[in-house]
Amino acid sequence: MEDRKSMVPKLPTNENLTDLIKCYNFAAIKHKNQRRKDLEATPYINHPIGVANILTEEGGIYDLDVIKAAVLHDTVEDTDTTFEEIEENFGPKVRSIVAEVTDDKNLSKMERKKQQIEHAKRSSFEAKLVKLGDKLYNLRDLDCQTPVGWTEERVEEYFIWAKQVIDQMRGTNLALEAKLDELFSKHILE
Ligand SMILES: Nc1nc2c(ncn2[C@@H]2O[C@H](COP(=O)(O)OP(=O)(O)O)[C@@H](OP(=O)(O)OP(=O)(O)O)[C@H]2O)c(=O)[nH]1
Repeated sequence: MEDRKSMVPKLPTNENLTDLIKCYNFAAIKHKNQRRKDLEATPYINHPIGVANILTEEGGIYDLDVIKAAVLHDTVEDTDTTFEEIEENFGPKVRSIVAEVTDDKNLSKMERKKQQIEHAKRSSFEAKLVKLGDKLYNLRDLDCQTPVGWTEERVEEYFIWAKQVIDQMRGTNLALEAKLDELFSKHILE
């Protein structure tokens, strides 16, 4: 598949800048009581903002719907946000990307992990970009620090599983995939 990194940047109009800030504000309010699992208990919002930053800075992705979906990608999975709310505020395209990257929390953890691998291949191009950014962010976190309560074995299993997800999406964004591969070769012994 062709690398579609060279998407043409759109000029920031007042309207789309306002929309983007609204999106960051929405996610910040929704995640306001959540923390990451690191020792410093970093505010959770650092994660979705960091994922959006990876997409623009490292992936060369300027599709506003993809960036908004990245900012919102954990709101339905991890807060009281509904898909209807996402659509009302940010439109059907953003809703559908967020839906594609949202795990079904009614399933067991093992089933959810299995589904991510299965869903990855048939996801839209836009959802794959969000997934690449999400995994790159989480793996970088794991590369720097073991989350509170995790064993080394759990970290290793996460790397192996994340590679299985990413392997379903090869050819989506070569720059992000190369960075993921560096982490995989550091942590997964052949
Ligand atoms: N590496 C890391 N992850 C943290 C940290 N704090 C929270 N997380 C979140 O933990 C999830 C990964 O942990 P798991 O044990 O696989 O999943 P679980 O939350 O279902 O138990 C990721 O959620 P997710 O967004 O659903 O991602 P994914 O499981 O789909 O990759 C990640 O965003 C942290 O400090 N470091």
